[in-house]
Formats: sequence, C-alpha cells, structure tokens
Amino acid sequence: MSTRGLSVQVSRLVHIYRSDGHDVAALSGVDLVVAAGSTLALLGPSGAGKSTLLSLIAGMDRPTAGTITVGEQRTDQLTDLQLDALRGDQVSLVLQGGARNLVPYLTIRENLDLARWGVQHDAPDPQDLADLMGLGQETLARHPEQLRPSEAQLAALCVGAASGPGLLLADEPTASVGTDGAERVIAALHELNRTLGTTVLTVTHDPVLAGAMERTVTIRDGRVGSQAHDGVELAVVAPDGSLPLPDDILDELPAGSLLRIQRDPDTERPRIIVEPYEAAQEEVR
Ligand SMILES: Nc1ncnc2c1ncn2[C@@H]1O[C@H](COP(=O)(O)OP(=O)(O)OP(=O)(O)O)[C@@H](O)[C@H]1O
Repeated sequence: MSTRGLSVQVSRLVHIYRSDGHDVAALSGVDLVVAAGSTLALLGPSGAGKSTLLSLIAGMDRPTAGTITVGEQRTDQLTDLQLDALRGDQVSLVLQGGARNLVPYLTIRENLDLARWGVQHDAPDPQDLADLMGLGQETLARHPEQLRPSEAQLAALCVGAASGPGLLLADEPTASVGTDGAERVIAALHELNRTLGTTVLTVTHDPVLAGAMERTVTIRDGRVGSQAHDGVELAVVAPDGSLPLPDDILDELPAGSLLRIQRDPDTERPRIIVEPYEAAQEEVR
C-alpha cells in the first residue's frame, strides 16, 4: 500500500457567494500551508468559512480570487475535467454524514471497488485498507442503510481513501457517531496518515478530534484567526497586516481598544509585546 502525501498551499484566498442579489464574503484572504503527510484540523465558529475552504481545496468550487496549490498543481487554474480527474485519484472529499458519501444500492465492498475504478496509480488493496481502517468483514457485505452512523462514517472514509489519494479532506467526521465511534474514526484517520502517508485535513467542532491532529487552524470571519502547533496557540498576521486577537483576550480588549505594539525592549528581537495604551501610559508616568 503506497501513497505519498500531497502538500496544500492556499494564498490570499477570497470566496464570495452571490445569491438573491446580495453577496456573502465567506473567505476574505486566507493564507494556509499544509505540509505533505501532515494532519490538520480547521476550527472556528459556525459560518466562519471552514466548509467553503474545504470545498475550494477539493476543487468542488472555484475561488473568487487567490491561489490554491495541491502538490505541484495550481488547482484553481485547472479545467473542470482536470479537477474531476484530480478528485478521482489524488484528492478525496468526505462530506459530513457518512452515508451521504456512499452509493446506496451498492454494498460497502462494491462502493470501495467503484472508488478505485479507473485509478491510474497503485491504489491500496481494498481488503488491506478495510483492515487498516478497522472496517469489519461483515460491514463490507452490507448496504449503507444497514450500517450504524459510526460504521457508515468509517465506510465513507475508507471509500474516500480507496483510490489512494495523497490528500483526504473530511468535513466533521466525528459528528453524530458517539464517543466510541469518534475514537474509531480518529484511529482510522491516524492509520491512514501513518501507513499511507496521506495528508489529512479535517473540519471539526470536536475538541477530541482537533487534539488528535498535529496542527489546528482557527478560521474566524473568513480569515485565519490563529494556529496551534503542538498545543501552543499562535496568532497569525493577516495579509493586510492586521492581527486577530484570541477570544479570551478580546473580552478584555474589545474592538476600539488602543494598544501599543513594541519590540522587546531588552533584546530588540522581533518579540512583539501588546499592551493596552492606558497601562503603557501609567508605566511611563
Ligand atoms: N451556497 C451558499 N450560498 C450563499 N452563502 C453561503 C453558501 N454556502 C455558505 N454560505 C455562507 O458563507 C459563510 C461561510 O459558510 P461555511 O459553510 O463555509 O461556514 P462554516 O465555518 O463551515 O460553518 P459551519 O461550521 O456551520 O458548517 C456563511 O455566512 C454562510 O452562510
């Protein structure tokens, strides 16, 4: 079973939905780099733009502006036919709700075979893949409607991985699967990443899934608000130079607060200290 993970690079991505005569800016300048073979969770409040970002990376929709590079390919420049081919064997999107991703009148085994059909490179053996992702023999013989939500979700991820994609995108894979189901889903994603090297990008509200990914990126109001590496929360400077503050800090420093931003006075190194203007004045006095 050999697959190589694909990197993702998103630059100044803007997406505007045009509906009923008014525009909704779902993404307003997202910069994001995902290393090949890594795991990442996109977090953020409802309506922040997470699913939009996922579907643009999957090539389901085209960005209004900005660039998307998957592996070596500028996917925002591909034709519809080329995007279909990309999704056929290199990039897989697993939508929220496991059964939605499965052909209802086929067994899970037949769904796996269908997903591998026409794939140009070496796709993983379906039986080995099912074993790897913890999908039992009896599940392979069933139809989607006969599965519990957690089994349907595992089956959907397995079908998503069947073509041996370098990038697997999963929208809320642990939603509505219960605690045991979530553990199995997380284990399956880890195995996929560890054994096949697949880059795994998830959208989630689930802190357990987020904690199981190597990195988290929080999207707020269509922009990258913050990132966490190995549990350390980091602010991200936006393309326009603005710096979104974490929610707990915003409670103390609401919009309109005046701040001084300085270099570390002792070292002059680029260690930015943010302090409210009043406090700074008191210190000077
Ligand atoms: N097809 C569409 N047409 C118009 N507006 C849309 C469409 N899809 C999403 N939006 C709007 O774009 C914004 C971002 O939506 P998106 O679904 O990407 O957010 P999200 O962070 O994934 O939210 P959730 O966590 O609730 O799934 C929201 O304001 C949403 O209402």
